[in-house]
Amino acid sequence: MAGVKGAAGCVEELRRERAGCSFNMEELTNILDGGKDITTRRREIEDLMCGDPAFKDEVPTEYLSHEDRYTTEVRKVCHLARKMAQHNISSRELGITSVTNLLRDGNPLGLHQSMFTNALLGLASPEQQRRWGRLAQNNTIIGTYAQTEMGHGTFIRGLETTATYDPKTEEFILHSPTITATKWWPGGMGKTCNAAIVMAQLHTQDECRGPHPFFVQLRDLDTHHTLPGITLGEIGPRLGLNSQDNGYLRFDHYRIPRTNLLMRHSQVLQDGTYIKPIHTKLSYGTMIVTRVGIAVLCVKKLACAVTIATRYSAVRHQSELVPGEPEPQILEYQTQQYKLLPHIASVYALILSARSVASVHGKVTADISRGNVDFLPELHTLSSGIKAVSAQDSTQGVETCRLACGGHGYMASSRLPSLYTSATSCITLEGENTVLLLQVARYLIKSYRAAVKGKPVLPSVSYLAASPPVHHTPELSNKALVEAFRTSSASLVRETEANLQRLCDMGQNYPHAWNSCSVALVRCGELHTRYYICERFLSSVESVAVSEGTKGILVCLCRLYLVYHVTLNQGHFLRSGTLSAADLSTLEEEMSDLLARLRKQAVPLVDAFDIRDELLASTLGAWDGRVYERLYDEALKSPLNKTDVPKAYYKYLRPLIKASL
Ligand SMILES: CCCCCCCCCCCCCCCCCCCCCC(=O)SCCNC(=O)CCNC(=O)[C@H](O)C(C)(C)COP(=O)(O)OP(=O)(O)OC[C@H]1O[C@@H](n2cnc3c(N)ncnc32)[C@H](O)[C@@H]1OP(=O)(O)O
Ligand SMILES: Cc1cc2nc3c(=O)[nH]c(=O)nc-3n(C[C@H](O)[C@H](O)[C@H](O)COP(=O)(O)OP(=O)(O)OC[C@H]3O[C@@H](n4cnc5c(N)ncnc54)[C@H](O)[C@@H]3O)c2cc1C
Repeated sequence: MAGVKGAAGCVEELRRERAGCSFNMEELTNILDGGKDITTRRREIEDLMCGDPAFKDEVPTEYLSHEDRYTTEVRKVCHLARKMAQHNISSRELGITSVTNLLRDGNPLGLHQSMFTNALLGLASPEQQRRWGRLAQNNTIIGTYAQTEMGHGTFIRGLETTATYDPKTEEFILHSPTITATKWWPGGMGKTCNAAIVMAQLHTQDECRGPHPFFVQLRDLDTHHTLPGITLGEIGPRLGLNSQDNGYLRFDHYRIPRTNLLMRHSQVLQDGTYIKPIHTKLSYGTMIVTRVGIAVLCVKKLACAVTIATRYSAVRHQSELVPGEPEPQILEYQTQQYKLLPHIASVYALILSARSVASVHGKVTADISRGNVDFLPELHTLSSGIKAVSAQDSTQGVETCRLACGGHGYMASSRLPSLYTSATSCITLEGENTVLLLQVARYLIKSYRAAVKGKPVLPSVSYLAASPPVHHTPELSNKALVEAFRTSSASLVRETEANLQRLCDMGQNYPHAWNSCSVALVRCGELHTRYYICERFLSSVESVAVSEGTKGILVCLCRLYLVYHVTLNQGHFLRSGTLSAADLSTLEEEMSDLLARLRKQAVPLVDAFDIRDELLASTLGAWDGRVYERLYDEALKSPLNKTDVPKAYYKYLRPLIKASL
């Protein structure tokens, strides 16, 4: 663990950086993990897994064929699954660690361990959970979540796969009527899984009841052959995550028992009678919890990237800051600090906010089990917003970190390219970001309209109702900046709603007016979510009980986060009149001071993320800072370096060279 390693064994620059640490690193690590006990358990699991040679890669993933990449990751993940069973480690516990970083190129069991398991927990009846839960836990059944089709991912109501109930046999008939009805994308579905939760349009008693989840066995549990009536395969190379065998699936009048409809929220009786759920969107529940999980998952990618880039920036010397003086660490350049430090702050802001949403999720789930769905829209809004903003910020942050490492950041061995391809996938999957931000906006507009009419609105949007008169913020304290976010968000919602109404008054129908305002609506969704994150970050920092040094650094990080996002979004603040041009100049000056102060703590701050070298897997970011030796050693692994003269010379280059002689 970084904090107890001491200074020995690392390059001089890092030793010096660490010697200046002004806070208790362990306290910060505990905050990020969510508590001391969780840190202890995480380290136990990571020690157990990282010490195991079975997870070592003999050849870097990038040199392997598509099939060998897949086979390697399946070997590792099966070993991981066996070790988890042996040591009694649950999927949830695995989620608190970064152990899946040992899989370099995606996790073929990822969907099984997340969405499939969560769908059984959240959508299956207790009887169905007894039937499949244990089999899934033992990995006898390996499942995925098959919702997206070639023709429709975003628009779930547009799914074409049908599940038609046949009361004579008490079965559903699953069918893919068109090419666009082909299920397309589910992780692990191509070759790994033998089952899936399939979302299909439920037809019973001659009526379509909309998309519903079904448990479907896809392969023979003994031979692993695809069952008759089903066509399965892998969809081919992707930008990243190439070992995840994302698959395609088609049904040809494939029959499953009636009791395979997941029946926690809605049921079909033997005679075909349909029993409605208490809320029509309860069958979308698995996506909600996964969105929170993904928010955390992509921040972990950002934490890796910023650890790599910060350590590298302390080791790398380039150019002259003062003519004639030795080349400084690139971390001395203010522009470099601006590239890195706000992303260190982001890790805290996003993790703490995602945790807040996770606790709302816990409460709402308990409410739903008691028949109360009042808070579901709020949870949908929060989880959509946090997923979208976290994916966007993490992806931009990872890319900035890559650029901050110059040429070496472009090397696969830096790990930054693969961190980027996995982070950016989170912008698309589990609800495309724009679409999710529009869902947030939908809720904001609806709540604002209700508030104007004096109707009650839920807590996270009650500020829209209060809508304080626009005034210039007299001071620039943290509280004032959070309030400025709130006021600007309320003001943007008000302005956008007025535009929407104006277009409707001019004769446009509501959907077209909505579309005409949708660029602004996405901004509403984003600004509201940013306000939520700022508010959560500040209140977590204010209430946390830690030593003075740790509190000091957290306050400084929180301040940087607020100032950074206020200056980045300055148009909103100027437009709403919450901040003046003079305020923004003051904040920009303060930003310079904050960067200079935090620069001294940059390396200890990323050390506090406590990411082991095996899990960071980077030539540029290892704890000891031996960047150049590692880069050289990795280059030697290139298969082209096995011979001095490559085969291509004899086949192509030599004839070319000789011909021109
Ligand atoms: C530190 C704490 C940590 C704790 C964390 C905990 C850890 C545990 C987790 C572990 C995981 C780790 C991660 C592992 C990695 C996994 C990898 C995943 C791979 C990716 C898998 C996938 O990629 S899998 C496919 C996902 N594919 C979508 O994501 C489709 C998007 N598309 C839609 O989601 C709908 O299509 C869309 C747009 C809403 C419209 O839906 P629609 O057309 O039916 O609805 P409308 O727009 O007409 O809206 C009508 C009204 O429904 C309301 N409403 C809509 N949705 C609602 C909802 N969910 N709940 C309530 N209300 C909802 C709406 O707000 C309206 O309300 P109102 O009328 O009152 O205004
Ligand atoms: C790596 C990866 C893994 C995945 N894993 C799974 C899985 O395990 N299971 C599964 O079921 N699916 C999975 N998916 C699919 C994923 O959920 C969908 O790709 C995602 O929901 C987006 O849907 P789409 O591809 O149909 O995009 P589209 O909806 O076609 O988006 C294309 C563009 O249209 C825009 N757009 C669409 N609708 C609107 C609108 N209403 N308003 C404004 N703009 C709009 C979008 O913003 C985007 O710019 C995965 C995808 C990826 C990339």
